Amino acid sequence: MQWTPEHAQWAEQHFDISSTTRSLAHKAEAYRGHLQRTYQYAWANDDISALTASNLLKKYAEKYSGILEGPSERALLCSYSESAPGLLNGRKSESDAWQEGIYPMSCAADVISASKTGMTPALPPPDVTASVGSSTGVASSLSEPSYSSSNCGNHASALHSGIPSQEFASSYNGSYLHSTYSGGQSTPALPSPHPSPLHSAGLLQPPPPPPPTLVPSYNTSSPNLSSYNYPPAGYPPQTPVAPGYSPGGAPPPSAYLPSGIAAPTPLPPSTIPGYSYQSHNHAPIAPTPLNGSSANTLKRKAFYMTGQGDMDSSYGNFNYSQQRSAQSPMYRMPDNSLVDSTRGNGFDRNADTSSLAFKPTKQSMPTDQQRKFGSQAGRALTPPSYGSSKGSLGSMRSGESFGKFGSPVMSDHGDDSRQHLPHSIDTATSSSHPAEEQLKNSDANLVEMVTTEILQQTSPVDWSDIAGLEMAKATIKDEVLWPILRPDMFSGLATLPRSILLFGPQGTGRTLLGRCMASQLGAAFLLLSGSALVTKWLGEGEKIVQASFLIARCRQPSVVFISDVDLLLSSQLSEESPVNRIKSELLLQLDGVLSSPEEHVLVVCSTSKPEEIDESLRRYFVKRLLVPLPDATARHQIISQLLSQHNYCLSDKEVTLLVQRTDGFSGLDVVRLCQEALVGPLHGMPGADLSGMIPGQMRPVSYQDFENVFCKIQPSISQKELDTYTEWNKMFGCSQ
Ligand SMILES: Nc1ncnc2c1ncn2[C@@H]1O[C@H](COP(=O)(O)OP(=O)(O)OP(=O)(O)O)[C@@H](O)[C@H]1O
Repeated sequence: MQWTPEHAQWAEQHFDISSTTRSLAHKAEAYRGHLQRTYQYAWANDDISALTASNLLKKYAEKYSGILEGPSERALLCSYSESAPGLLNGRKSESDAWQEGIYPMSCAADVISASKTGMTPALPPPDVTASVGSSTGVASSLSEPSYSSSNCGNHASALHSGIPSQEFASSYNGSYLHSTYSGGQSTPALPSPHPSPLHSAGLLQPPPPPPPTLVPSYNTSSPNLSSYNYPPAGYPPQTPVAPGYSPGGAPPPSAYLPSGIAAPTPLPPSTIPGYSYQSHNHAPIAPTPLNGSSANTLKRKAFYMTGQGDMDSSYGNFNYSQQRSAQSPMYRMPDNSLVDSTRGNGFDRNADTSSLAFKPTKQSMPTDQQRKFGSQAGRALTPPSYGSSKGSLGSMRSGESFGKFGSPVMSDHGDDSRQHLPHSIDTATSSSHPAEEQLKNSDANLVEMVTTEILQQTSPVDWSDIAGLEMAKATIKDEVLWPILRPDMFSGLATLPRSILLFGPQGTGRTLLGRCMASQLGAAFLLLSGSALVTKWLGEGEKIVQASFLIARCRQPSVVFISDVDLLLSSQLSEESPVNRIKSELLLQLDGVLSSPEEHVLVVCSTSKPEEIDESLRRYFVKRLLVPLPDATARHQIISQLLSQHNYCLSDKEVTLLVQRTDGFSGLDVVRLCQEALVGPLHGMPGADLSGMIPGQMRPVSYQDFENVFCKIQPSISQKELDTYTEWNKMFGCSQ
């Protein structure tokens, strides 16, 4: 049935918006109807300008959020019956204050809220404010400087002297665009974190989209984001170990590419003016021309960014205070005729379909629409990542060759790189509906548990957060992430690498790599612990596995990380073992992932005992990657990184000595050693002295502090174990 303005009048007739006796939910409903009529109808008929539409929406947002601020009737506000063409975002589905650090999990939230309220959900809550806390990287654990610079000063620069470039050692200043979307907490007052020059000039061009997350994000000078400033946490890049491979640089002619298919070709640097890989200043608007080494580093980034193509004009920074472009489908209201169409995407019916390739089904349209608004509004609130100022992305819009990139739906989900996920997401999203339905019928408690305990609210992890492991990183980029982002380029591959196995000693950064993959893909990250499944959750392990994958499919793109997978896929399991049920469920899910390449679920399993995995199950892992102990350069990076945040008094020679003495240490061992040593100055101090002391009065950390802890911290991996990995890698690994 076609929607007409008359249809919406019932709300006004039945509800007195100004009434103080009406419930808040009723008022919200009535106001929604009012706005919907006004805005949608007028917009559909071009009766109003973009500015008017913008003002209407803003007005609505203010009023509606005003209503919501009062004690609300949750059930009504969560009512999924209001899933008629989603006009507006900013709805809260919960009366609770928005939480920071929450990944959106639309389906799960629906189920939970529906379960609690007894309502039948038809729509996920439109907006979830997402944010993250501090980095989980090495630096995070020591991010609170306890020691101020004093006589010895901070030797960070000296420490980095042996490192070719500090290009990656940037701070977490900027707005990291997460795989999340937001809107309920939209901040009209916040300036767009990535305004285009035209915006800066006051012109009302559509803002550019955020940058892809396969590369670090960018700085922002927004004072509103100051709370997201992180201490430097990145590692400088190492010399690539893979011949011909240049991490972050231009992709070499890849041996992994099917013959006849060229490696992804970055645009020349000139096409991406203003994009600086690293910028320590906070000036995202000012374009920083590419130069020198950063140009190389940026080539791959440029590739992604150019993929935004027309999307730049469509999915740029949303700001309630900004005037909307008439060209921007983002700001257009869904046409009901499209709603009735199975391919209606809820965007501008006149929009260029080449840039709006995704046309979800009718059912998903309101959600997508709301997500779109939500994601854009939420960007100003999303946590930052590494410094690389985002310049004039608008100038990069011409990437015709990448015009196929940039499914609007991906940006709907609130993360930049999702815009670069290919068109296959059309199918993926469509096929995610059964998963959503399934999720709604799942045990709400279970879903809630998975949402809170398995779905991670992680800080973004950048490649530069991971010291060393260049071979593993290169392989992941080239053989896992690129095929996901550009399946069209890798069409010759028989199997898309949707499941990989990371094996190697404990504490070498496998989980870190998993998080990094999720960050780079802008994906949700679900962390399943094999050991927890076989102990703490043994009785319901298979249900948890099932629910986790269900949520991953609803929340795609997503990365499901399973640690200690050998415990679940062991060949030693007796027939009666309850773990068999978990194993069966996991294999079922892996089968599902491998047989549904159109779905954007990546499974990353991790083990320190690869030899214990049932050999018949190795085939489930398309890629098997050794994650070795950190080499000297990587240990130097870890030590330098940790020391640089403290007041220390070690010469370069002593640091080099530390690097030598930590030979055989895992990354985690090195971190522990440093952490212990860094609190050395506190030891032996009488408690009374400590209470009145300020960090600046502490003596600097010395080599002796490290000396004192060497006797306590030993390498946790034996040579025998290392040999096992080497052997297994030779036989079954993908990297030699
Ligand atoms: N290559 C590395 N670069 C930086 N930090 C590292 C590295 N390897 C390990 N670490 C540090 O060790 C911690 C543990 O790493 P992580 O959890 O990724 O190890 P893992 O290989 O997954 O081991 P496990 O399976 O035992 O958890 C990290 O949080 C980080 O502080």
